[in-house]
Amino acid sequence: MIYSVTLNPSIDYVVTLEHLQLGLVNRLDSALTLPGGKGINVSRILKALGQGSTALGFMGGFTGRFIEESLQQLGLPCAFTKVTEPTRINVKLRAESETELNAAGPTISEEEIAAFKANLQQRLQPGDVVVMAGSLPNGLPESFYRDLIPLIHGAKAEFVIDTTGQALLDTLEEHPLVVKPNHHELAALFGDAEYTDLSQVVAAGRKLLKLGAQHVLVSMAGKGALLVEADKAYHGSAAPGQVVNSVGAGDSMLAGFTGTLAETEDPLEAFKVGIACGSATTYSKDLADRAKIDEVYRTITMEEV
Ligand SMILES: Nc1ncnc2c1ncn2[C@@H]1O[C@H](COP(=O)(O)OP(=O)(O)O)[C@@H](O)[C@H]1O
Ligand SMILES: O=P(O)(O)OC[C@H]1O[C@](O)(COP(=O)(O)O)[C@@H](O)[C@@H]1O
Repeated sequence: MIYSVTLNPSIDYVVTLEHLQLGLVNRLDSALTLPGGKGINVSRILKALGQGSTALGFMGGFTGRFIEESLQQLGLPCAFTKVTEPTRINVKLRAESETELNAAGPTISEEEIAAFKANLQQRLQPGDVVVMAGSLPNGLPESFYRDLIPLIHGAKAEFVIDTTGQALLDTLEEHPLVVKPNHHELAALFGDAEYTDLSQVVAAGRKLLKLGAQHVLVSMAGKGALLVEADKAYHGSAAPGQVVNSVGAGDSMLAGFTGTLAETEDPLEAFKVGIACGSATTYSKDLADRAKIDEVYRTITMEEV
């Protein structure tokens, strides 16, 4: 079983307008209200791929109820830990450029943290994969993901992590199955300026392998993605399409890669499906559906770099 962990889920309020004028009243062309948060997005894409998963994390208030109802309608199993404060709303502005306003989220109490850990512990079985993704809400220490690893390994399960900075570095010696920074996050991780060349991205990706990651994917938005292995590296991308909404593209890629790797143990095939999911979401209003993923999959090109 794959478990997605979204400690700080969100309603994603995706609004579209032609020109954003700061300091004035703006009228929207369209508005979409979606269940969001990185782990939840991973579970939704796994579902589209026909793979089961259960979504875990913290959920509270009217916003949390909306997310849970939406996931129920999608037939997505979830077992969230209830919290007193409401789950956040993140605003995704699509105008001349994409702007994201991500809220800090609720404050989680000690009791709620204990309830979450107990829930995870009693579910995990050997061979399970726990995908931990996204920011931490208030009340959780920076080390929270790192602190969950003994619990996961104690159950003979593995973990995948999508977070940034020191919180990511701190987990590497515990051998995450997959890490997927984007190229900006990767450069920041090592205190480097933006990478201008693929060889720099590959070199930084190899550092993550050396530090302990089992599989390293680096996403580069419209420039595709890299799969970095100890002695080889591959660049892959989908045929260009109309970019509709790139929110969740990274989560989609992580879901496609992790789900396919768990099923086939073939990193190259997993990479191809990951790219298909990422780009298919970018070419869709909401996260991609199976038809779009299959269509984009057929356009993928990969080369060794
Ligand atoms: N504009 C785009 N056109 C085509 N594919 C895209 C585009 N943006 C993202 N993707 C695909 O989705 C993947 C993840 O997107 P990216 O924006 O890099 O992740 P993140 O959201 O984590 O920053 C990319 O590696 C790429 O394969
Ligand atoms: O937990 P964070 O880092 O604030 O991110 C949460 C946001 O990221 C998303 O999961 C989208 O992530 P990606 O675009 O990186 O795939 C949104 O659904 C959500 O609003």
